[in-house]
Amino acid sequence: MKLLIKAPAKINLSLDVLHKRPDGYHEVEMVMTTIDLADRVELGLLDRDTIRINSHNRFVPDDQRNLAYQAASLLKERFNVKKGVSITIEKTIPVAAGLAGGSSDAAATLRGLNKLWGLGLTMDELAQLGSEIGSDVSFCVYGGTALATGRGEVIQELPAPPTCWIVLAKPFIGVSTAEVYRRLKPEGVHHPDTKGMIKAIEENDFKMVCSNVGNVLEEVTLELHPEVAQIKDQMKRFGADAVLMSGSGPTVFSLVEHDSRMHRIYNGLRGFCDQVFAVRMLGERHTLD
Ligand SMILES: C[C@](O)(CO)[C@H](O)COP(=O)(O)OP(=O)(O)OC[C@H]1O[C@@H](n2ccc(N)nc2=O)[C@H](O)[C@@H]1O
Ligand SMILES: Nc1ncnc2c1ncn2[C@@H]1O[C@H](COP(=O)(O)OP(=O)(O)OP(=O)(O)O)[C@@H](O)[C@H]1O
Repeated sequence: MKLLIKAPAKINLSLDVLHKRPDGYHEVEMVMTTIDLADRVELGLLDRDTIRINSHNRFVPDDQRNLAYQAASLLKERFNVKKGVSITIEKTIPVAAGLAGGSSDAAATLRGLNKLWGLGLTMDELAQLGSEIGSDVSFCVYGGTALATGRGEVIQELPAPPTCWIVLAKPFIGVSTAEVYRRLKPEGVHHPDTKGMIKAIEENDFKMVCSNVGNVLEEVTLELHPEVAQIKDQMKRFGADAVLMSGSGPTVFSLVEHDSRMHRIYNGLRGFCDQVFAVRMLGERHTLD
C-alpha cells in the first residue's frame, strides 16, 4: 500500500519577535499561510521494521537528520509501532530557503503515517507531536492561514487572505535559521503590526495586507546577504504591491494583484535568481490529503 501526500511551503506575511526566552528560543507572533508550491511525499509499507528515506536532492539528508525521518521515528517510538516505512521525497520547495520545506515534509509524514498505520490521532495531537520536531511543523500539520505564537507552535486559525499572486525568488545562498535568530536584537528593531495584518485578512482588504507586511528577521539576513536587498528592490521596481522576505530567508516574495505585473516580475527575476516561482495562496485550512 502506498500513500501520496502534498507538503506545501509556507510564507510569513508578518513575523515579529517579542523577546528571547529562558529556553533559548524566541517568543514570536507570525501570520503564516500555505502556498501552492509543494513537495510530494510518498509513503510505502516495508516488510522490515526500518525507516528508509529516498530523496534525489543532494541538499536533503537521507538519514535521521531528515525531518520526515524524525516524524516517522517519533510516531514509532511514541505508539510502539513495529512496522517499517519507505519515505520518498520529491522536492520542489527550495532547501534552506525560509519556506519550511523540511517542516512541511515532516508534517505530511505525520498526517500520512497516521492513516497508513491506523493511529487515529487528531490534527491537534499531530500538531503537538510536530512541535517536538521543529517550531514550524505544527503550522504545517494544519496548513491554511494562521496566527502562530509561542515559539511558533501555538496555532490560531485565520480566514483566507485576499486572492493575489505570490512571486517567490530565491538567491543562490542558503541561510541558517539559528544564526539569524542569534544575531537578532529584538529591542532595536521595527516591529510589524500583527493585529493590523489580522484585521486586514479578516476584512479581506488587499491594500491593508500589503501595508502591514513586515518581518523583523529581514534586517539581520539583509546585513549578512546584500543580494536579498537587491531582489527586494527589483521586485518593487517591477511593480509588486508588497515585498517581504519569508521566515529567516533568503527567499523574497511579492504580493501582486494583476496578472501582467506578476508576469513582469517573474520574467524580470528569472536569470538573476536561483529559483523563481509564481503561485497562489492555498487560503483556508482544508483537508490537505
Ligand atoms: C523562521 C521561521 O521559519 C519562521 O516561520 C521559524 O521561526 C523557524 O522555525 P524552524 O526552522 O522550524 O525552527 P526550529 O527548527 O524549531 O529551530 C531552529 C533554530 O532557530 C531558533 N529559533 C527558532 C524558533 C524560535 N521561535 N526561536 C528561535 O530562536 C533556535 O535557535 C533554533 O535552534
Ligand atoms: N525533508 C527535508 N527537506 C529539506 N531539508 C531538510 C529536510 N530534512 C532535513 N533537512 C535539513 O534542514 C535544513 C533546512 O531545510 P529547510 O528547507 O526545511 O529550511 P527552511 O525552509 O529555511 O526552514 P524554516 O523556514 O522552517 O526555517 C536543510 O539544510 C537540510 O539539511
